[in-house]
Amino acid sequence: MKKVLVTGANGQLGQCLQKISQLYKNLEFTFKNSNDLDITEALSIKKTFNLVDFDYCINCAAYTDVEQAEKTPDIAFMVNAEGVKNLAFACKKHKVSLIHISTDYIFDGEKNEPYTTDDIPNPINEYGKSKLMGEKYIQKLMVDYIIIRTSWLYSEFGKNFYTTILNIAKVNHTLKISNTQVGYPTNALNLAKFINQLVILDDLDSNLYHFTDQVEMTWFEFAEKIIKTENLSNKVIIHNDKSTYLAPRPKNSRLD
Ligand SMILES: NC(=O)C1=CN([C@@H]2O[C@H](COP(=O)(O)OP(=O)(O)OC[C@H]3O[C@@H](n4cnc5c(N)ncnc54)[C@H](OP(=O)(O)O)[C@@H]3O)[C@@H](O)[C@H]2O)C=CC1
Ligand SMILES: Cc1cn([C@H]2C[C@H](O)[C@@H](COP(=O)(O)OP(=O)(O)O[C@H]3O[C@@H](C)C(=O)[C@@H](O)[C@H]3O)O2)c(=O)[nH]c1=O
Repeated sequence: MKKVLVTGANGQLGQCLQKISQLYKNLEFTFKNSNDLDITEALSIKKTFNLVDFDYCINCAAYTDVEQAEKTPDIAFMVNAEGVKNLAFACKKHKVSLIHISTDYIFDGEKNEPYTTDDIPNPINEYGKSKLMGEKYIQKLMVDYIIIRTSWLYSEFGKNFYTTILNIAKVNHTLKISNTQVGYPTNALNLAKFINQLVILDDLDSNLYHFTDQVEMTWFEFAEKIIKTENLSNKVIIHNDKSTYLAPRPKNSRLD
């Protein structure tokens, strides 16, 4: 039986892991939300790691508000970089393997092909910069880890593009969506299953993965697909107004 700690358990990915946890009889999960375990508080981490001898930590805790991160980058860095560093220290000290989630937004999007794990990151917004710093801390401090970069996560849980579009569709017949970015929307449940398979395989060794659903589209096309899937009658039109958004986003978010 492997003991698995999940941080940020009330977020989108954390809830997906909770939803499927019953299917994994050989994994004993401890789910901690941000109130139970704040990764920016060393004491909070210490208490949790002293409680149980975990084999794995799946870090779903993150600051994911891309727009707000431009206004208050210090908070994004506090969680996505310093918080991750705290967690990496604790995992190292307690010999816990860390599975950490990172993002397509660590790339600048200027490449014409999908990004591979050999490509050099160059984030263009504060969220991406803070996530890249988190990756670097783990790589510097740890040996037993996996960093999984993913993109455009969606699910029934929390705030994501899918749920945002459904909310907007309730109040506006016409949705105005940009088509200047291309990426691979990824069902967070698929990522949760992939993570659990890695835990079952139990073969971590400083690895960096890209995990996505590999179907290419723009946000506009994704919005059209959501409206169609939900049998809604809303109209989706292309609208590229960069002035609406603070954070620059990479044009190409495809991860291979
Ligand atoms: N969403 C996406 O499209 C993508 C996400 N990712 C990455 O995947 C991972 C999971 O993302 P997702 O589930 O969508 O994100 P969510 O924002 O849904 O969940 C993040 C969770 O982290 C918690 N959290 C925030 N600060 C802290 C803290 N200091 N200590 C402990 N917990 C904290 C939040 O709690 P609270 O709400 O209480 O603040 C929230 O429950 C993240 O690392 C993210 O960067 C990568 C690519 C795409
Ligand atoms: C809601 C909305 C968004 N958009 C645009 C803005 C932006 O360019 C794009 C996506 O908008 P969002 O703000 O929902 O997505 P954004 O926060 O940029 O999504 C990112 O989240 C972080 C956490 C990640 O790691 C990324 O992989 C990615 O999923 O769609 C519209 O054009 N119209 C709209 O009505």
